[in-house]
Amino acid sequence: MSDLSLIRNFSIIAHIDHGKSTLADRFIQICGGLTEREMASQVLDSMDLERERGITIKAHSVTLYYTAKDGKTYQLNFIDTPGHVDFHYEVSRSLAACEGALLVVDAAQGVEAQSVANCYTAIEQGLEVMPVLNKIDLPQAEPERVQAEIESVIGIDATDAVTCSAKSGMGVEDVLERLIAVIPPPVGEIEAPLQALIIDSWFDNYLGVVSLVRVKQGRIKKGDKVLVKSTGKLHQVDSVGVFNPKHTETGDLKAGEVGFIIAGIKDIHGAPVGDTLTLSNTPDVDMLPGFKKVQPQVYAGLFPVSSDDFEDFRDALSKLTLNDAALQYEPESSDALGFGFRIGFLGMLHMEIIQERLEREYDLDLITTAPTVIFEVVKKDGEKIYVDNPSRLPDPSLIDEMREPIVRANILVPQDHLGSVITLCIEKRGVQHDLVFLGTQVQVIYDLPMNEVVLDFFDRLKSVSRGYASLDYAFDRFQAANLVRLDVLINSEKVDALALIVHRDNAAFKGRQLVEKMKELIPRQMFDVAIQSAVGGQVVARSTVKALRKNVIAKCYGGDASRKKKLLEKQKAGKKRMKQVGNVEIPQEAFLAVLKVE
Ligand SMILES: Nc1nc2c(ncn2[C@@H]2O[C@H](COP(=O)(O)OP(=O)(O)OP(=O)(O)O)[C@@H](O)[C@H]2O)c(=O)[nH]1
Repeated sequence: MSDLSLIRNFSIIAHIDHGKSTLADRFIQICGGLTEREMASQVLDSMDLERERGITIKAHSVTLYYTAKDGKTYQLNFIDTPGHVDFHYEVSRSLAACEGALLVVDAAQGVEAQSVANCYTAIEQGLEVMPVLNKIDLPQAEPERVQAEIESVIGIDATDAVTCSAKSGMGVEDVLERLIAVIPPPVGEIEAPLQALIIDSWFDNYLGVVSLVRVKQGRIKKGDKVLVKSTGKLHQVDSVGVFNPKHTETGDLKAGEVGFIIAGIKDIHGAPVGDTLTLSNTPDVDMLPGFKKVQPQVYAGLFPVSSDDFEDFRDALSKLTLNDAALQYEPESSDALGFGFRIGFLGMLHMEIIQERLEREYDLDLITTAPTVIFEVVKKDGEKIYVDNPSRLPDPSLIDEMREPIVRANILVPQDHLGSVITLCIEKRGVQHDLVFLGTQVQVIYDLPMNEVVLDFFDRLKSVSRGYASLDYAFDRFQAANLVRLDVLINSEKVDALALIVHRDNAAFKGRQLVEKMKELIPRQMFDVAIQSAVGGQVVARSTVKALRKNVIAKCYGGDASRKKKLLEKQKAGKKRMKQVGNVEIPQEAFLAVLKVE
């Protein structure tokens, strides 16, 4: 489209489950992008896992044509974004392609932490934010209260907020009409040299690397030779187009538009997210400001149950990184678990997803060790190192200072549950930074050790507030803390893969809880299994898994062969995710016992 005044680029931002994807589907339906049948399943959440879990992980873009009440047909490029805090970085990327954002707020639930966080990201990037109150079909919807909340909590004008039900379709056309009126069209010279921002790149088995781009100025056509600014490499453009939401070739993309290009690039590192594309004959075009590099927040070791699978595991990881630039890994060897990889994740949800994809799509049986954050360690010789694996912590005699990562957490909670949320924050070694009463909700800002937050804080927060509190957090700084390594010994052998870094004050308590939990999780074997936890060689807790007295098969008296076989099969399946450490079989759950410790 060459008339920029007929283009609108926007994102939909919201807290998880407030209805972004449903609203997006409704737009597609109104604009005729798909038939009823194709609409049967939510089209935007396309990855299998996304559909099963009902969450959006990657950003998606869709180009639609909408004939408005003014009789003009507008090109609407919208980008759906993930709502979960782990994937916050995808949100800021999507927003870089837009002039405006719809802030979708559940009219029954009200403003929640990610509504605020994502909205601030949009405002910082200079976007026009348009509030939309969704789910007004629900009897408990309170649009006036939520409108007031948007104004008091987020601080944007919501007097004219459009109300709709993405589920029934009611009010959705009003949302489209309003966005055309309030979101500004893009600006950009079509005749200027090409400058396009890579919003996302992914690997497609048939097409190779596909990049989602926003053309800032100029135009890009099939057959053009493009230059990737950071790599300096030239590539011939094989295909250009948009998603509507099906992949549709248009032959070109012009200033102001958002769409895909495919240019025979073999691997996503050849089309880095945040990079600038231009044409081969205008190599001097300025680079656009890119994106902040994503830093993993949680690290864990992953090891194949069978060491024969190591090469397959390596291949699987290299394939997964083709689509997930946030995934970082390096080889690791453990005395207990053999060869594996230490992987950095954006958070626990990201970790679960990667683990599930490796097992499902690549048919691997893996053992995951307890997740940990990264610590800053200043050694006596002045060297500063970063430790993402507790078993690699230098000897205490070599350490001058240990520093733990601190996050600034923003929690929104109804007043009734404020007390229990504060108790939880204190228990997690939090320091209150601010507390503001905003109508019925309270905004509480705490500085908390990241180690305490990434593991189970979110679940605990939900349970102490009956699901009403919401959380957003970001890394703030490293801060000195009295930290020690908690070792776990199985039959007197230290198991490196079970080591943890904990605060000294909690070490004995955590050590006791961990030992108790592991006792429940390690199955009885033919001999006694002693479990101990220790700090600096001193045992803080111990427990024993008593030996089995009888063979399980002895229970199947007589000749019931099929029953015996079944039992053996059941045992075999149960064993799948066990690892032999010394002569003791340890199941996956025991490696993650720390997640069950409060
Ligand atoms: N009653 C009612 N339910 C709705 C409405 N819009 C969405 N829902 C439901 O709310 C739930 C969450 O909707 P989604 O569209 O998946 O939410 P989302 O914000 O995209 O969530 P993520 O993609 O995980 O960030 C689903 O069960 C929807 O059916 C609405 O207008 N009314």
